[in-house]
Amino acid sequence: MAIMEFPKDMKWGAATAAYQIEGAAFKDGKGPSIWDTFSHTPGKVLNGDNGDVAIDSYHRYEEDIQLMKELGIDTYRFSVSWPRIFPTGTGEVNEKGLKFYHDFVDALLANGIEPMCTLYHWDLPQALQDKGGWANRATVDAFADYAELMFKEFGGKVKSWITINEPWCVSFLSNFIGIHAPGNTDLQLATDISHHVLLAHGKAVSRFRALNMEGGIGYAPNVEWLEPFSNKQEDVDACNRSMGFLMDWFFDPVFKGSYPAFMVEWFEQKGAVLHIEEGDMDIISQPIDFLGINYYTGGVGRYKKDADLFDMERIDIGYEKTDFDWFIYPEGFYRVLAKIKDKYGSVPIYITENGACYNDEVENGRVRDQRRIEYLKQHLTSLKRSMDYGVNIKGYLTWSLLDNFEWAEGYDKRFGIIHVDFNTLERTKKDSYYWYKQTISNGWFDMNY
Ligand SMILES: N=NNCCOCCOc1ccc(-c2cn(C[C@@H]3NC[C@@H](O)[C@H]3O)nn2)cc1
Repeated sequence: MAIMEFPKDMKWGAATAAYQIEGAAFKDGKGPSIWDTFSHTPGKVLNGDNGDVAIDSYHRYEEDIQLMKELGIDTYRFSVSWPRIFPTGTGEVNEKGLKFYHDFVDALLANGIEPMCTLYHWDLPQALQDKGGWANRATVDAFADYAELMFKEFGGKVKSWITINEPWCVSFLSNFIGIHAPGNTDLQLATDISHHVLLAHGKAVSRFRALNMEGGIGYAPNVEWLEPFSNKQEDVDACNRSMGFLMDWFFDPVFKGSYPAFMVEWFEQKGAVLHIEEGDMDIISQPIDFLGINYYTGGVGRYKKDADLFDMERIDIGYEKTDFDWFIYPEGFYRVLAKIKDKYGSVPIYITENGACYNDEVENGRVRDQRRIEYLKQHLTSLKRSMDYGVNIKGYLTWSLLDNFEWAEGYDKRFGIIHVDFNTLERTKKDSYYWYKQTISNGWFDMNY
């Protein structure tokens, strides 16, 4: 027996996001988001998929909450669609949008489930994008106003707030690499956006503090671990630059009040500079109550001139891959969490996303997703290792509760512990749902079973 046991007070949960599950994309007063625009632009999303209906959680959330209740989770992480609250991003509030989230949060609470609310999970109101989007500093203040309204509306009900999900995806994946909305490919633009998104985080935290709110607030960067192919300094430096892209660039400003010099210099060599205004770093670096961490994958890297923006190439050394073609690298989960503790201290951490894409289908009423169970066992074991290392883990939320719209991959990539038939919208609990339920109930699992 290799029992992995977790603290009795650790929170267990699952996560989703508005554009990926709600549907009702043009219903009840909701304004268009950049993902409505992007997914309706030919060639941007696999198979021409979009979130018009998604898995219709807008109308089916009561059924979904019953599935959460049976699962036994303490916490459910969801996101609010900004354009469902402010159809044009600012100005007049859509009362039907507020009512939807009040009814939803009330149903969670009535079923003993704590809501963890992400304010921004990528669905920027298109009206703001039309005025420059995150490249326009006015969007920062619009976000702060939206956040303040949500705090005032839901303060008594929601006690865990996440400002920005995966700021790297919002800035560099979406505006330099270009595979997510709005699909720009400009490093300077993406660099400016990365600063504005962090500033938006900071301004929302300031509004939260000014209201003397109950509960806590944080943000949820995505991280990965890249192990150098050798101990040659060029390999080590290349991996540090690549990890610095996702991590140090978005952690140092919040925890140290400045951008990592080695990355600033690298970006300057590539022609991208930061435009920091007086007071920005003070706003960004004010204390947060918890840190969300999203981890999926990692791998091995080595120096290769011009292989990518950081002169780093990823080496396939035979690690098994998920159906998203991502390496399965649980050791990296432990390594990155240990690095966060060593470099940034003991801020309370919730794992706000961890999970795997496996496209197992329903056969005779059952979904045999043993590969997902193995992924979860391996990564929860790494999480336990990090806790024994002293990392201040407060909770684990798997991505995702339900199969959903996986951005540029559309409905081709399944991350849920609950299968969704994307035609009938029927939900089917996968084997991993039952395994996770038992693990939550026990507070432990047997690595060998
Ligand atoms: N580092 N440099 N890379 C250079 C090459 O990049 C190409 C990489 O493209 C990517 C990178 C990352 C992702 C991704 C997806 N999810 C899963 C979602 N998380 C939030 C939630 O909504 C989930 O759906 N997390 N991450 C997708 C595509």
